[in-house]
Amino acid sequence: FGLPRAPSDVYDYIVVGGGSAGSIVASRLSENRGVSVLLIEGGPSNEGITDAITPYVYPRLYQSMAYDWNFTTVPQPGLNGRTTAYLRGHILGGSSSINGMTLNRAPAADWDRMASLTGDQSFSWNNVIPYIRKNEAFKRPEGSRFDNAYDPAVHGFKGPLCNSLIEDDSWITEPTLTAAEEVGIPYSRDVNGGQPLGISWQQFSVKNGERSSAATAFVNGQSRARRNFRVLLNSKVSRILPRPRSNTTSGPLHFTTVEYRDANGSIQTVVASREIIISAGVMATPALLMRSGLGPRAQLQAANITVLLDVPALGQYLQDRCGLSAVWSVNSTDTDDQIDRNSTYFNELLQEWNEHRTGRLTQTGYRQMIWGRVPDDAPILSTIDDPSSGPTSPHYEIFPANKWAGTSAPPATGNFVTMNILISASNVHGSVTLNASNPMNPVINPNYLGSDWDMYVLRTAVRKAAEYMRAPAWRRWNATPVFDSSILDNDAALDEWIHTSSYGGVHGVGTARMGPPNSPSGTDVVGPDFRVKGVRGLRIVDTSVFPFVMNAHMMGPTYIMAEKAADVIKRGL
Ligand SMILES: Cc1cc2nc3c(=O)[nH]c(=O)nc-3n(C[C@H](O)[C@H](O)[C@H](O)COP(=O)(O)OP(=O)(O)OC[C@H]3O[C@@H](n4cnc5c(N)ncnc54)[C@H](O)[C@@H]3O)c2cc1C
Repeated sequence: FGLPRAPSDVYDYIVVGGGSAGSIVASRLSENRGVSVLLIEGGPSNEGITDAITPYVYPRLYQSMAYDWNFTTVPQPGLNGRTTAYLRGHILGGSSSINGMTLNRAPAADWDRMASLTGDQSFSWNNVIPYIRKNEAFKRPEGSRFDNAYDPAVHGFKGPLCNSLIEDDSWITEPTLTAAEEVGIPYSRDVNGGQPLGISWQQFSVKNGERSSAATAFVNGQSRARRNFRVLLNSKVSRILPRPRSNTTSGPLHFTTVEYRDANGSIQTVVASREIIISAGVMATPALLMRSGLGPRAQLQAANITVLLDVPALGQYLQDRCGLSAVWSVNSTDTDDQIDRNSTYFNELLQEWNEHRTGRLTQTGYRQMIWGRVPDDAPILSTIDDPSSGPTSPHYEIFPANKWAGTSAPPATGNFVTMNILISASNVHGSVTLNASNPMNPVINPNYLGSDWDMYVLRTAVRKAAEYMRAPAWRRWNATPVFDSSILDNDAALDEWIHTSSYGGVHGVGTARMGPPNSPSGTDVVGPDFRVKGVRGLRIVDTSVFPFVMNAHMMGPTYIMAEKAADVIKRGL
């Protein structure tokens, strides 16, 4: 990766996976010039990849073979038996290099719940705020018209990762905000202030018209500057190996060696003298550990893998968010549909972006977001435990797009607004298991829409979105549903539409979940120090450690977690 020096076989720390979490952990550890750090990434560099730099075109990266791991779920009963792609970045920066750039931190209540579930108050909202500030360079929008669109008091301004609003005068902002007021959705001044319920401006990891990712902020450039930090690209880790033991050795296994297939296809090994940190993401992390002999005993034995440690919780407790896109036609002629269908116009915008990093390609089509809850008196809440973190924590999310963002191909004419409607507090768990015939490609079962609660929330959210789109502010734009709106009055018909049109989420967590230090054996995988329980020399830092899916797009919470983990490791905790 641009380094002239020869690779060494021994590093103090080896970080597996240069994604959202791994890039931060490796970079932060290498701030100590007295230690050597190797970051091993399975995908290619992010540098020079236009689709990973230009915000508007990010969906082109999805399932691009080169930049996605091309995972697929097993058939999902909740999606009427359909399978769905499970997108994960295969590129330096990981999913932060291909994702939609929405930057959320999750509500304060979710972090406080994290502290309570792990028995460690250092995960509480008040205690993670220093990591947020350390991570973030919030860009104040120009002009007083944005003064109420964010709260400067809750932001950091000197960190590596840029966070910004879309500073344009799009027609859609006025009806989006006014309609909320008209139907009683409260205004939340800053989605990242700890209380996101209501409507607020979205914040994005975009810097001067370009994507700001874990790679651009923490690795590009820095690995060249620091002689103690090396990055290996296009290198897929196949296994981690413990130090060999004699018959008289006792105590836990000590993992020291990382085995990977290099860019030329040869198997190589490197040794970590201090620790190996696994940051391969919610799917690849459990798969890697299972290939290495850690995981549920029966699963490993069925795949003829020698069991080094029975870890029943590994790969279990996968939790994600899912939902659907509902589209309305509008009579504005200034939607982004014209960018998608008029190549001459697109090329003009691309030229502007190439020359000045300005214009419509610096945004993603989204501007505001709504976080809501089912009504407090909803009958279902008397029959199940509310899976959210309490009354200030949402159940669903709705975010409007200034274009056709449905799952089917856009029509050749017309202008559209899409409501993306997602469950945010689910009570369903799925799993990731080993695929004996293709161990690099795990069996993914998110169990989408697997409970009455999930269906209730999505029904409620779809109806809320429809009520919102009937508000006077949208009527002025002649907003008209392009789906059969009579289904809104009929639970069975609405459920059928939900089952046939919902898609999987991209916010999976929980496959190596964190628990308290002294939890009952087998209930979790890592402790609050990120160490894999029952072995030495091994930590996990990525979305797989979250015990529940937060009310957020998960990149932001992952950044916070990675900053905290780096601090914990540096302090030798
Ligand atoms: C299409 C898409 C859109 C999304 N949109 C948003 C959004 O707008 N906002 C938001 O907050 N969140 C979004 N998310 C979710 C968010 O990006 C992820 O939750 C988060 O980035 C995951 O971070 P991670 O570090 O756990 O994993 P990743 O960032 O996926 O990193 C894992 C890294 O490990 C590497 N790796 C895996 N296996 C191996 C191996 N065997 N050897 C070496 N390297 C390996 C991968 O290539 C990757 O670089 C989106 C995700 C996707 C995929």
